[in-house]
Amino acid sequence: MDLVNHLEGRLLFAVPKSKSPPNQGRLQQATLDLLSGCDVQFRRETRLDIALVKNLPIALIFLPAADIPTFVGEGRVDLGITGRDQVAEHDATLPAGESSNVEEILDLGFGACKLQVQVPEKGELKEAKDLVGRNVVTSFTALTEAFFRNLEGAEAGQKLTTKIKYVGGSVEAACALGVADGIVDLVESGETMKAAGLKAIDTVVSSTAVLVKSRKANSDILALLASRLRGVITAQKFVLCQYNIPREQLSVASKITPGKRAPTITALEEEGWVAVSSMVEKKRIATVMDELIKVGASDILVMNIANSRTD
Ligand SMILES: Nc1ncnc2c1ncn2[C@@H]1O[C@H](COP(=O)(O)OP(=O)(O)OP(=O)(O)O)[C@@H](O)[C@H]1O
Ligand SMILES: O=P(O)(O)OC[C@H]1O[C@H](OP(=O)(O)OP(=O)(O)O)[C@H](O)[C@@H]1O
Repeated sequence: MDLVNHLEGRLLFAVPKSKSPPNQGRLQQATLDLLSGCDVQFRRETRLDIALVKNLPIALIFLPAADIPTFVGEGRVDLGITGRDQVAEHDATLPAGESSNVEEILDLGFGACKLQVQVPEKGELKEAKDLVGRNVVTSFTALTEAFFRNLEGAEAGQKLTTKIKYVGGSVEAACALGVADGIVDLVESGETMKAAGLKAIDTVVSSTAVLVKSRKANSDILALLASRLRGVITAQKFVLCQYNIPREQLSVASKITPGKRAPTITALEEEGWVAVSSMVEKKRIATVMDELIKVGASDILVMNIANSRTD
C-alpha cells in the first residue's frame, strides 16, 4: 500500500524514532506507551516511517527527535512529541525577531534531562564565564551560542570570542582529546559526565518530553487527541485519595486536599462524619496523608487512576 497517498484528511502526528539501535531512542518507548493509553491503534511495518492509525483519522510519522521541531514549525506535521531541549535549539536558530511556530501544549513528564555546561573536574575553570574566549564543543550549537552571547554581552550579529564547534555525538570525549576546554551536553543520571572526568558548572536548559503543535494547526481531531493525552498524563501524575473526617474538621482537611477543582464530599451514616474524595499529586501523597492524620482523618485510602479527563 502506498501510505503517502492515504495521508489526505488525516492529522499528521510526529513521534520520535530511534536513530541508533543501541540507545533505542530515549523518548520512543514512553511515547508508544502513551499512545496505547490513548487507544491510538496502529501497526508499523518494518522500516516504514509512516503508520496509519486504524481507529482515528491520524497518521503517525516516525522522525528523529531533533528534526521534529522543524517539521512542526514549518507546518508539515500538525502535532509532535520531542524534548523541550530540541524545541529550544530549533527556536534559537530563528532569525532575531522571528517568533516560533512550535507551540508547547503539554508537558509529558518523561525524558527528564538537563543541557549543561561541563568542564574537567580537575582544572582551573570554575564557572561558565571562565570559558569565554575558549573552545566549546556541543551538539546544541544555537543554544550554546545564545548562552555565550548572553555571557559575553555581545549584540546580535557581533562575532563571539568563544569558539563553538559542532559534534554529532560522544561530546564528552572532546575535552579528553584536547578539542575543547568545555562542552555543553545533556545530563540525565550524570554517569557519562562522571566517567569522562567532567563536572557541570551551569545549566542552559532543563528538559522533559513535550507535546507541541504547529501554531496554525487546529482541528477537532487535534483537540480530541490533546485531551486524551492530557487525560493519560494527569492519571499518571495523580492518585485518588479517600478518607473519613469529622464534619467540623472538613474545612481544614479540604485545604490539605483541595482536589483539581474541589473535593467531593459525601455524608456518612455516622452522625457528624463525612467522606472526602480528592485527586492528589502522586509525589505529595505521603506528606498529604501525614497531614490528614494530624487533623483527625481516618480510613485513608489511596488509589491509582487508570485514565482521566479533567479539561
Ligand atoms: N541521557 C539522555 N541523553 C540524551 N537525550 C536524553 C537523555 N535523557 C533524556 N533525553 C531526551 O531525549 C531526547 C533524544 O531523544 P532520542 O534518544 O529519541 O533521540 P535520538 O538521539 O534521535 O535517538 P538515538 O539516541 O536512538 O539516536 C533529547 O533531546 C532529550 O530531550
Ligand atoms: O547522564 P547520563 O545518564 O549518563 O546521559 C547523558 C549522556 O547520554 C547522551 O549520550 P548518548 O548515550 O545518546 O550517546 P552520544 O554521546 O553518542 O549522543 C548524552 O549526550 C550524554 O552523553
